[in-house]
Amino acid sequence: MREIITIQVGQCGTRVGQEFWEVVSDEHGINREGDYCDDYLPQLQRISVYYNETPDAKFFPRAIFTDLEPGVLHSIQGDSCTQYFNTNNFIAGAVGGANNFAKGHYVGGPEIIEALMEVIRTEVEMCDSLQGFQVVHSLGGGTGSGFATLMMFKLKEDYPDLMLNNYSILPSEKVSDVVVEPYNTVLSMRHLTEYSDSTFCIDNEALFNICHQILRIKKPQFNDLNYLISIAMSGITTCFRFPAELNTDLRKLAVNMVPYPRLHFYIPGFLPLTSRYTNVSPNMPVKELSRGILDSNNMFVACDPKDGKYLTVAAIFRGHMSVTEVEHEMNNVQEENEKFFVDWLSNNMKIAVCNIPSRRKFDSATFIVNSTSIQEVFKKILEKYQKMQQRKAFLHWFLGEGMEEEEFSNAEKSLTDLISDYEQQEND
Ligand SMILES: Nc1nc2c(ncn2[C@@H]2O[C@H](COP(=O)(O)OP(=O)(O)OP(=O)(O)O)[C@@H](O)[C@H]2O)c(=O)[nH]1
Ligand SMILES: Nc1nc2c(ncn2[C@@H]2O[C@H](COP(=O)(O)OP(=O)(O)O)[C@@H](O)[C@H]2O)c(=O)[nH]1
Ligand SMILES: CCOc1ccc(-c2cn(C)nc2-c2cc(OC)c(OC)c(OC)c2)cc1
Ligand SMILES: [Mg+2]
Repeated sequence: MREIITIQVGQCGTRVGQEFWEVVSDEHGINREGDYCDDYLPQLQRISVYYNETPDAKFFPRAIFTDLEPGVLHSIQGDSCTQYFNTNNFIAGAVGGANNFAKGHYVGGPEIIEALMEVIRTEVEMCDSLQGFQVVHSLGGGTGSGFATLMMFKLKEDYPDLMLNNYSILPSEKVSDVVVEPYNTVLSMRHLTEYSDSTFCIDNEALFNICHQILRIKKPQFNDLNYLISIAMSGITTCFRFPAELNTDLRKLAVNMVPYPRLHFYIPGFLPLTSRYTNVSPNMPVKELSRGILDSNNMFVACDPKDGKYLTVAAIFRGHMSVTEVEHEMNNVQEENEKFFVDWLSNNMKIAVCNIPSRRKFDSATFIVNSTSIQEVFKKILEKYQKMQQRKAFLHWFLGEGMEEEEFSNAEKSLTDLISDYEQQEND
């Protein structure tokens, strides 16, 4: 019931997706063979949201993996730690995305899109009451940008009434030396603006800074960043995965978080921030957790909401804390930060508490912020895009794969308009 299909696209999407499934499988007591190995009913009450159950009571992630090159997919299929993936749900191309949106959208993608849509349809037809899809991908890669957006177009065409959420990893020069990533990102943003209902923006810049400055990791690697993403995704999906009064779903979250259709780009975050190597349990009191919700140091996008206006905020507290205390502390936080919230929405922070332990076992808070300050990261990427495009630098790699220059100017205008829409919310 109320199933969600998770689709991981490209290298980044595949690796992040693998970490996500390790965390949620642990929280639901599912081992690497798909057996339930615990004895706590709430772990299974909503297991069908993310898992398919077999007649012999095994649980397999409702996950589809696709990439324009086979390498990363093969590494997942060969990983003994995650044997619970359905081997029919891996769709690989041969030519690769070559860090090129056009390759993903117009060349390699079209070669495998029908096979992918067939695998998706098989999963759809196994569902009883499908909510929709969550897509995990980078915006900087050729596959994660170009092929993921081609797939999103097809999903909207084939399943127009279903929800489409994205966990979109934004590029950073601190963790990637691919110069054309601003092109891939801006070209993708036009499709995300049009087709996504909720986009969880995950900025590699912010993740790198958290790892380096707060977690004191000298040379953060992708798996350090991916660990943080997996913890945040676990928190964000808590209310979907465990029984609660909220009885939430993808649509209800969007209905309450998205005031205007295009303004659906969230800033996620959580605290206490830890790395996979942290072996102490930080017993952070509710008061500190509450204040950390609006602290930009805990946010997965390199921007500061105090530079803009909060539109909506949702926060899930996990652990054995008092709901009354959480509500009291969060009321104080909202009062102290009133001037940073838009004044036309009275109740613009929603709090939930889940006492089912997270994988990290200690008290934590995960939050989703819809803030006009997200435009800061869009402006930074757009500036890099414009500097190259004005000189037509590297364009030949895209035009040579069937793209028109007009698509570049349309994408630039779309992002410029989105930035203006956010700015308007600050001035109203
Ligand atoms: N008194 C009371 N109020 C409830 C109960 N369940 C939900 N509500 C209130 O009803 C409103 C939400 O409506 P729901 O009944 O949950 O939603 P619904 O009518 O099932 O429609 P959906 O949005 O599709 O779920 C909120 O104001 C809740 O506080 C209940 O058991 N008793
Ligand atoms: N956080 C994170 N970012 C990644 C990972 N792998 C690649 N990236 C980023 O994703 C972008 C390249 O996309 P990638 O997924 O490698 O290319 P694709 O396979 O063609 O989609 C760059 O911005 C990389 O920094 C990963 O495992 N984790
Ligand atoms: C100003 C924001 O107000 C909100 C936000 C979300 C919700 C909501 C309604 N439903 C049925 N479910 C949610 C909801 C709330 C959450 O945290 C408070 C969630 O955790 C992050 C969540 O995750 C899916 C959903 C109501 C008012
Ligand atoms: Mg790749």
